[in-house]
Amino acid sequence: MDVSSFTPDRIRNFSIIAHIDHGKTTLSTKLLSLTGTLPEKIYGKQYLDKLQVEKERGITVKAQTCTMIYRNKEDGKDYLLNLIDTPGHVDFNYEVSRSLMACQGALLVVDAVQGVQAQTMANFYLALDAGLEVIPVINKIDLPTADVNRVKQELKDVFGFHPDDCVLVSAKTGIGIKDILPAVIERIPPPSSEGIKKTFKGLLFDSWFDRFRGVICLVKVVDGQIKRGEQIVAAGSGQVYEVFDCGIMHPEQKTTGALYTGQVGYITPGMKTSKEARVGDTFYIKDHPVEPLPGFQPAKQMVFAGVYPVDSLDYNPLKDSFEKLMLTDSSISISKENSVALGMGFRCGFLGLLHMDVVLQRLEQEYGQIVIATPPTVPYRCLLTSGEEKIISNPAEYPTPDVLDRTFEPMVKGFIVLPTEHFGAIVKLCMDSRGIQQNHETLEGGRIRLTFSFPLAEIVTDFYDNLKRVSSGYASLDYEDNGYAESDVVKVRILLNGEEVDSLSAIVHRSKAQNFARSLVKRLKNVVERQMFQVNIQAAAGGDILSRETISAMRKDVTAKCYGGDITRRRKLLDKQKEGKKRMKSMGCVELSQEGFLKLMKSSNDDE
Ligand SMILES: Nc1nc2c(ncn2[C@@H]2O[C@H](COP(=O)(O)OP(=O)(O)OP(=O)(O)O)[C@@H](O)[C@H]2O)c(=O)[nH]1
Repeated sequence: MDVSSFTPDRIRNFSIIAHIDHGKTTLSTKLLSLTGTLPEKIYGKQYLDKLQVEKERGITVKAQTCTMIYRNKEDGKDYLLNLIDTPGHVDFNYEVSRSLMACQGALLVVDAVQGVQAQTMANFYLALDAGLEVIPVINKIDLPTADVNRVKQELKDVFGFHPDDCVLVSAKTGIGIKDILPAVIERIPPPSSEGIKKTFKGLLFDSWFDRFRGVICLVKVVDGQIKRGEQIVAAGSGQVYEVFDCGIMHPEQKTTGALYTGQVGYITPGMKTSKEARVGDTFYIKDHPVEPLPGFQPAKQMVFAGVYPVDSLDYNPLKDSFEKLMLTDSSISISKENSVALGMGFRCGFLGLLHMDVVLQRLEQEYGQIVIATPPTVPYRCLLTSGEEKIISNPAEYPTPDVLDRTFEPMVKGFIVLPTEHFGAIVKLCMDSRGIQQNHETLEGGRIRLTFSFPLAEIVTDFYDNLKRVSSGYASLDYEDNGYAESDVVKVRILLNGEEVDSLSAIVHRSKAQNFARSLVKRLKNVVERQMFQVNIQAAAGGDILSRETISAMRKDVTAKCYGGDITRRRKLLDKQKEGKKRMKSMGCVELSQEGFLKLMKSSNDDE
């Protein structure tokens, strides 16, 4: 395929952004089928959601790019339209912002029933910051409860859109779909043509690993052109690569042998691992260096957890699986970790809880690895009495009180959009989650937007689920990083007969430590098996015992075989048994079996 005739004036690069479930993927799929990019038989299977988890959960995790060729009725010319689907959940904001860097415009999809939600706002501002032209699209107008006028008014009040600028569609039934691409061509500016004559400069904005072709990089050609066989340099590392192939995603890789200014496409540079493909990096032709483009913010891990194989013999297979998975998801971090109860495993960093869930599910579905994950924790900044500072993302490594001066925890600014009737319940939930209210705005249609400052640790546990529960699903949440704040947290340690179970330790705010300890100890009592000796389960913070439970010893009837009579023999046996118990007790340690641990983790999920 030859794409050389598509000069910047006949290219449009745009993204679709929306709150979760407002219909981005359905809309993208519809546009691909309208332009004949998708074979009819694939249509309807949500082609763009490629990962199995995405299909199952109906969420988009990894942004997908696809090129369409569209004949514009207005001027009878063919246009190259690059559509970039983006994920909607707050954990994947990072994917959204990097997709936007390759675009000049965005379709802001808003559900005609739900109206503007927290992520609608967050994504709109991301697009605005990236200098994009935004076209509002009201979707799901086929639903009987759709209220198009109210949503138009909201879009006007919140973002200043003129009601006539809204495109009204049903991505499901296809109503209004044909109006979208003409609006894209007319309203979204073409990429700059200034660099046509310059030497090649490309922005690397996404990459993935292909089993057969190695790393595939998605690039936006900012200046000049790139051809198969040329030698390019990655500005970040200075490493030289050969372009083995290049082309467009239509919808799979379709080779074109060259890419020109303004175009978005793939190149296969023969990189060995996707670590070499640093998102935000600039490519240039060997011996023709250019000023690198401003890079992206690297993905930031907000949630950490220990991940262990259920069978400790599976450590190496799990390691291999992680390595493979990280070829397609470079936003995970892993390091080796050892636990007395669980054996060898990994401490992993994730973008958020949903990301953690998705990774664990992918490990199971794509690699057959069943794992145990410890409760998630956030990274704490600990200032030691020696003046040294440490970031702690594993409770087992939390400094002891004698060397710890102060602890700071990560904070977020949370935005919640909610219907008025749930105001009381939601404010209470926020306060219970140590939130401090900062702002309160009234929106169109009897809704409110609250701004709260929260400790991230509260948000990453069950806040999101609770928010959905108390608002019957009507409230939405978005949050952004808000630095660190000093916090009165303590490490709660779990002791089984005095021995610490490292993987059960947690860092908890002092005000919540008692309840946390009580609930965990109670649950532990249900999963620790009875032993031949008494088991004491304790939760301690510093030197204080916050909670304790006892499991009494199993009493084996050693005298069962002594029928009647000889009382002294009976006594002797019982004494011997007592002796044995004492010995076992002094040997002390009760190991919590992996099975028990699994049960415990499950009971914590059931509690929520
Ligand atoms: N009735 C109706 N349902 C729609 C329409 N568009 C999408 N849906 C449904 O809304 C749900 C969410 O649609 P998706 O396209 O997966 O939403 P999304 O915004 O891509 O979701 P994420 O990728 O997870 O952010 C699905 O059940 C769709 O079938 C529409 O126009 N009308």
